[in-house]
Amino acid sequence: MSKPIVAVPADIRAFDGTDWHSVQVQYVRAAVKVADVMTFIIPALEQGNDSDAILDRVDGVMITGSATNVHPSLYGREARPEDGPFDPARDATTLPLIRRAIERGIPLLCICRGIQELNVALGGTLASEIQEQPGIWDHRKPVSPDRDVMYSIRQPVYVKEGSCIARALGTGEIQVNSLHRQAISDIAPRLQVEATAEDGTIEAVSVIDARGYAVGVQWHPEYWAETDTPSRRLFEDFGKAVRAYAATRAKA
Ligand SMILES: N[C@@H](CCC(=O)NCCCC(=O)O)C(=O)O
Repeated sequence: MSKPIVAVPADIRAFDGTDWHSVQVQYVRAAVKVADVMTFIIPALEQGNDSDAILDRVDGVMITGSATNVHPSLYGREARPEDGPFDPARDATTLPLIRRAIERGIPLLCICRGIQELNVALGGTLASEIQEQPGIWDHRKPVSPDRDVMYSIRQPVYVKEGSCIARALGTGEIQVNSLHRQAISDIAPRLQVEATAEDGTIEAVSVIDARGYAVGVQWHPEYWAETDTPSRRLFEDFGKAVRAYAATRAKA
């Protein structure tokens, strides 16, 4: 069987005086080296992406993190300047793709911004600047020019017994990194909490009664996927789900 393919929607990033469809290398590296899949980067388009045309051709979907925020209008809120930066083309690409992948039972792994998109796509809301709420830890990325410091593993999260990710990670405490200022506020009806931080922040979810693997994590398992055991196990589990789906698709 040929190597399965995972769709990875891009961000719109501006540099060198123009806009680019871009995905950070760490996501592709983790998918290729640990999940053992190929990745197809999907352009971020406000119009023109056909979710089924994409999903007919892949065996999984990975929604990456990004420094931009889901536009508040997508979860019924007014957008304030401080809620940005925004990436409407990414939102327009990922939210329908997430919903359709879940409907079709195509394996789905959503990371950081991705878990926030998963929640919004299924009807939930987000809280911004969570570190300003009483009792909430500062989950923002450490200020450093060194990306290894930004993505340093420094926060305990607690994996719930019987959760989907417990199959790969076991239950109880694991140590993760943290680079976010938003988090799930009202959890979507079809999502269940899989892990939380000590301050109660939702750190992982899965889709209730999903036809396939459908998980979101607020941390960044991709960054240390080759060396950190929980990170590696999560990507290995995602790769296993993608290969199982690819096998059924090949039979069909
Ligand atoms: N913008 C959202 C999502 C956070 C996220 O995906 N962080 C990754 C940051 C990557 C980088 O800055 O290089 C939030 O802040 O909650």
